[in-house]
Amino acid sequence: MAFRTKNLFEKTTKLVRSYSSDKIYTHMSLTLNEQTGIATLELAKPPVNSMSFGFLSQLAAAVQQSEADKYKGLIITSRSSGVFSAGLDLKELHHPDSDRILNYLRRLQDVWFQLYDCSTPTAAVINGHSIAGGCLLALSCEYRVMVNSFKIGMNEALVGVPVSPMFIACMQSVIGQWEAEKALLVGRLFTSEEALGVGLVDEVVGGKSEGVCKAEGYLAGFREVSARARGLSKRYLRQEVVRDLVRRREEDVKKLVEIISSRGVQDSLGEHLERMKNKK
Ligand SMILES: CC/C=C\CC/C=C/CC(=O)SCCNC(=O)CCNC(=O)[C@H](O)C(C)(C)COP(=O)(O)OP(=O)(O)OC[C@H]1O[C@@H](n2cnc3c(N)ncnc32)[C@H](O)[C@@H]1OP(=O)(O)O
Repeated sequence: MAFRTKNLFEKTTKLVRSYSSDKIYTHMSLTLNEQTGIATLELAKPPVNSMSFGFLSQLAAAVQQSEADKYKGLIITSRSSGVFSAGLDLKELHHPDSDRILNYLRRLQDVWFQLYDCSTPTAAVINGHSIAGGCLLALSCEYRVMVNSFKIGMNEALVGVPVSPMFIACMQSVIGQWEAEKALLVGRLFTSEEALGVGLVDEVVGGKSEGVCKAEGYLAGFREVSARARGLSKRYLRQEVVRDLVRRREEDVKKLVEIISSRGVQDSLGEHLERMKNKK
């Protein structure tokens, strides 16, 4: 998959590369527009922005940075023109080392809590396929604009892994119990237009730049609003989901490790990886 290499940064933007003295973003770039105070996090881990351990760590750092530096908004999008994110890195799940998978899933939980619960206004510009963990990432934002003719959804049922409570809660909170149940139990992937129909995304657009404009419009809507009051209201609105998942997080992660490590799930993951290899 070809990633565009042209310079994406305008004069008014600043590429925020360092998030601590010894680390830089290698799987994404965080760019602040100093005029608007809105930052764009562009996922850039070819070919499909799969969420490896390192990817999740950088995502966590970028979200932390957006809160610490009090950005007026954070837009998450992809540098690829065909894939927003293919979700969790299937290689992390297949034949996992027991300590690594435990830490990997804990890291995923941490990132999700950070993004879902962050006070910064967030929007996703889904400019490519957005599968499973990729869909979770988009759903954790407040507002979603999707470019037409792509697919979004949680396909765990087809991969042979259970949909974890965190993914379910997020899907339910956006499209409601019945639609979530119908979709998740069969691993349905929605086209952009179908996603708009069930409320999985808020708008469908013809291209990425149009999507970014829409996202900026959503974020600009908070210019006159107290950031502190807004941030607290968002936390209150989301606290029930967060509290429940925080309470059960260790129990959930241990259960998932047990399930993922089981023979049946490992066989299904192996078959899924094989299918992907053979599709070419
Ligand atoms: C708290 C706990 C939680 C969870 C427990 C378990 C939860 C799991 C949720 C997940 O996120 S599981 C991941 C599910 N994702 C998928 O099944 C996506 C599979 N990928 C695709 O459908 C397609 O790749 C695509 C539609 C995203 C893009 O299609 P296309 O542009 O045609 O690219 P290719 O299919 O040719 O793929 C290129 C390259 O990338 C590899 N790859 C694709 N997806 C993944 C992935 N998720 N992880 C790792 N690697 C992936 C694919 O194998 C190809 O590799 P090559 O070496 O053959 O080039």
